[in-house]
Amino acid sequence: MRPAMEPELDVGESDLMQILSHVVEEVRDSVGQDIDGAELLYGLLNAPWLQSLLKVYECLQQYLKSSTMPHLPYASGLSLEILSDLQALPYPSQEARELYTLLTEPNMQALLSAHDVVGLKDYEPILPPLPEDLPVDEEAMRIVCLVKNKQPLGATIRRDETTGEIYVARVIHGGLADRSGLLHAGDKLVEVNGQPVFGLEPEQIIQILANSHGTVMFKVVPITDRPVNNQTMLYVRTLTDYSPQQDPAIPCADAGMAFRKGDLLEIVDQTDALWWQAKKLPCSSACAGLIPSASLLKRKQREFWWSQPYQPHTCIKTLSTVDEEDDILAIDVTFIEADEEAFESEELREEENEFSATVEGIYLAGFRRSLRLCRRRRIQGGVSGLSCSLRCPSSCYSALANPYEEVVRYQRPPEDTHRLIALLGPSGVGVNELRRRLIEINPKTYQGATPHTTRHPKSHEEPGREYHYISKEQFENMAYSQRFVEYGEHRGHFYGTSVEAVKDVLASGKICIIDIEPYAIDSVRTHELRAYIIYIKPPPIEQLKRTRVNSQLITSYFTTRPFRDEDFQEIEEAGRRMEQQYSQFFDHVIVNDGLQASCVQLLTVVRRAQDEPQWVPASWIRPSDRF
Ligand SMILES: Nc1ncnc2c1ncn2[C@@H]1O[C@H](COP(=O)(O)OP(=O)(O)OP(=O)(O)O)[C@@H](O)[C@H]1O
Repeated sequence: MRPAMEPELDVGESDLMQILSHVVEEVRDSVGQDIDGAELLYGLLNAPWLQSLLKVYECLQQYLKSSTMPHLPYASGLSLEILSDLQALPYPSQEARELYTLLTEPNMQALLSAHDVVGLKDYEPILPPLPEDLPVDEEAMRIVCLVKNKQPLGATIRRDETTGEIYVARVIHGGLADRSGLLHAGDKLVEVNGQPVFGLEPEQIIQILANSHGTVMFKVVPITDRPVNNQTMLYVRTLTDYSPQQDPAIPCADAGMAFRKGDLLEIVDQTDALWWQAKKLPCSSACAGLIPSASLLKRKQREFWWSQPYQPHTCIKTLSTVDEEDDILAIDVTFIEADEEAFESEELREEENEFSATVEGIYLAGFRRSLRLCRRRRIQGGVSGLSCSLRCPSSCYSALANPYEEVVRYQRPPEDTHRLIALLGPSGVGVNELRRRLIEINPKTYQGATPHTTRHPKSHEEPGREYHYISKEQFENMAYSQRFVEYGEHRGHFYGTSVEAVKDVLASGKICIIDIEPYAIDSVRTHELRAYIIYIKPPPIEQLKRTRVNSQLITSYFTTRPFRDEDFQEIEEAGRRMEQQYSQFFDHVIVNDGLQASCVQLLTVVRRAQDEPQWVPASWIRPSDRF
């Protein structure tokens, strides 16, 4: 029996392109499964230069295989040597004599001599020597034929207004022209389908192209010094919306790519200072689109901002039964003071009954009523005049900030602390309900941060359990040194969640889960806390009403009360405004419809945020880098 043979991989003989396409298929599957590094490999394997190189390699292999080489370099000489050896034999055999007769026959000798002539001849074409007096400005033309196949050519053209020459302005990555590898930005266009283009308007040339079907032939003078593209890959999160159709400045709206804030883009070309080329992630199309560069988009935003009529700063109002807040402000101060004690005992009762809980002997911190209420009336102007622009990431202030945020794929190493989980949503949507339920499921894994306050501890409270109790001066110092994630004032006392309190939970190995107001986004999206932000979105209003029939809303007074129609409207509107302004920072959105389903979703997302690779700001990983 013949032993089983391993098929030998002879790269020269086998179809390399076929092997490559198998590999590309496999890597594509890996990209689908979100395997780390697969995208990079996929991009590399699909690179046009690699494909072209392999084609050249295959052609050379083919050529080597089929080239005819003589078996012997000099057959007549060998036959003479054999004749002489045969003659030297003292007793030649019958076969030796027959061979001698055969080799001495004139036909055989002529045949061997013909073999030598043919075999030794050099059949390579003889190229004429280069003329020495070639004019230096001689232009080498290139004929490029592309088969259109209903897809756009993926190149834009421009006219040099002084010379009237037409040039390829840019070649879109992954487009037809780019994949051909034959057209490059800077090539001078001489003819399209045999028609000279000199002096034509770009629109006329586009018309010629639009009318041509099948093969399009270009005659071009290639650019002599093609810039080498040695850019590294860049990934960004967009912090603004963009529509090429509404941008009169874009060189070609059809080649443009629209994006919404929060989209992830791979920037594939930054050679042009004004217009970059990018693909949206996850990659759905092989072809890139034009987007404004960071500096151009910043300029556009600035122009737009200045063109807007002046509006006083409007931070998102959270649901707090606003009419009631107005009422509170109208209430006589003496009434408030007289009421303070009653409030405190009322507050105590409510906090104990409703907002504080102990599960498995662990106190659930960060759910106290005062803390929650103070955030609704957060300090406009800060503890002692900290300006809103310092703390507001996406309102008027950040309209002038970077439109793109550089991001990298980040997988938390198991030995690192967990990422902070920050929940955000319009007041009343159920942020605290979901947070509390998650912690109650497993208080040994999830925990809130213990807040700070300037009020005095009550008899039943333990420092560091309900609150960290500090003086007003200490509180102000911490606020000035930006050591609070967020803070506010309620009935003359300050309350806040500090960075240290969050870090303490993370350092204990637990997953810290807090709820924040939108203005605190900047203070948690840091290298220190690496927050994963989950937006709790209200369901459509009818669904809100249906699901909250038996639910109670915390009011700014001492009690809770059932939801009213205007509450639902306010939740919906506040939610819409929040999304409009901050959606670019949301890592995940949960629609809080059914409580049970939302809870399960929250649990899954929180786990995924810790264990699976995520896109995070590059500055978290390389803190010194500034995009
Ligand atoms: N999916 C839901 N279905 C029914 N009731 C819900 C749901 N989610 C939350 N609730 C109820 O709605 C009320 C308000 O929720 P919660 O106190 O969590 O609001 P919140 O978003 O934290 O607002 P605030 O920050 O103003 O306290 C609570 O009574 C809660 O039990």
